[in-house]
Amino acid sequence: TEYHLGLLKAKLAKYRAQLLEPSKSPAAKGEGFDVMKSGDARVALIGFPSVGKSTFLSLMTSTASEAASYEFTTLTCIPGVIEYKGANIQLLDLPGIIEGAAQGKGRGRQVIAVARTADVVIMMLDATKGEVQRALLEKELESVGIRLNKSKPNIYFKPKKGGGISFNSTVTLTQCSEKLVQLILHEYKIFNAEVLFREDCSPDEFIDVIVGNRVYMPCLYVYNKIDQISMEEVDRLARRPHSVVISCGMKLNLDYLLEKLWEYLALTCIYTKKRGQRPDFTDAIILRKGASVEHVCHRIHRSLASQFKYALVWGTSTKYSPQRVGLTHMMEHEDVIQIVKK
Ligand SMILES: Nc1nc2c(ncn2[C@@H]2O[C@H](COP(=O)(O)OP(=O)(O)OP(=O)(O)O)[C@@H](O)[C@H]2O)c(=O)[nH]1
Ligand SMILES: [K+]
Ligand SMILES: [Mg+2]
Repeated sequence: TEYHLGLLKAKLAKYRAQLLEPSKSPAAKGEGFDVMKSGDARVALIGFPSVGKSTFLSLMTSTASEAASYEFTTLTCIPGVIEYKGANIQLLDLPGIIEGAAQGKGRGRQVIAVARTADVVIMMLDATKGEVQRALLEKELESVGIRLNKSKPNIYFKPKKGGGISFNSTVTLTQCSEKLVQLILHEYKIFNAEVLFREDCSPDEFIDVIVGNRVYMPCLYVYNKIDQISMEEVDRLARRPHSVVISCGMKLNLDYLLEKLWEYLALTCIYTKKRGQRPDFTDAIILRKGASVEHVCHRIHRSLASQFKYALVWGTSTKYSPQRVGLTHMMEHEDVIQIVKK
């Protein structure tokens, strides 16, 4: 049955991909409300109608988004900016989505297309409505390849021209076996490949690796309207993983939500320093994770990278402090950099 189940999962994933295919046709281009990316990071507000998404945007940013007691008040994507710790975080208010969104119900497809482009998703939930909404929305996002609060499975996978399937693992596998991996690969008409499990992954995770095109995204579950429920209930929700409880109506716990959001964004702050001077800790350069010295140069000045000779870096990204580095050196949070021009 284990093999049977794995195989069915592979089949299901394949058919689902085919089902969603038409959305990628040229006719459907322009989906996703076309809001310009701006600022240092992007956060999308996803949730059922009338959970308080627009109320939240109007509260946290200088943008006003119409809020009302009837469902589907918001019909398009409305961007605002949260200024926090020197960063500009773009917050996107979106229409409410319902079950079946991924199949194009309501504006679900466009909303989900925007969610894919975000750095963090805030899934806003009505604290008075129980847990059904959360599970339904998770399913919708899952079905279009968005993986919430999960990291990319640590599996090396490389299709080959010949030589059959070579299978190896560096850890004990409890959910997949060589035979199952082979069956799944055959289902995808892959007969030659190198597979190395570096983690005890499930068949679903393995399928994600074969299919590719998955988005691994941090998600905060935000329970709004806690002014309407009991303290016991608030306490229970607040203890759920990745969850924050708030009330937009009574402005409760919004500071804590910002702190959490900042943590989930995991942005990299870099401080610059001029020769012979102390670093400027008041004005950080804010970058996404995985930024290099070159990214820092571009942020300071358009032409700086072309005049770049070397840089001195102090911080956790280097072995010595300071260390002389080139353009490709990867920066880490709170590094200090001094750039030397030609
Ligand atoms: N009691 C209470 N009501 C709230 C709270 N936040 C928002 N509301 C109310 O909930 C209703 C819906 O708010 P909206 O901000 O329009 O919700 P939305 O999620 O943007 O809704 P759609 O755009 O229709 O998807 C409004 O009547 C708000 O006043 C809250 O914290 N507590
Ligand atoms: K509403
Ligand atoms: Mg709204």
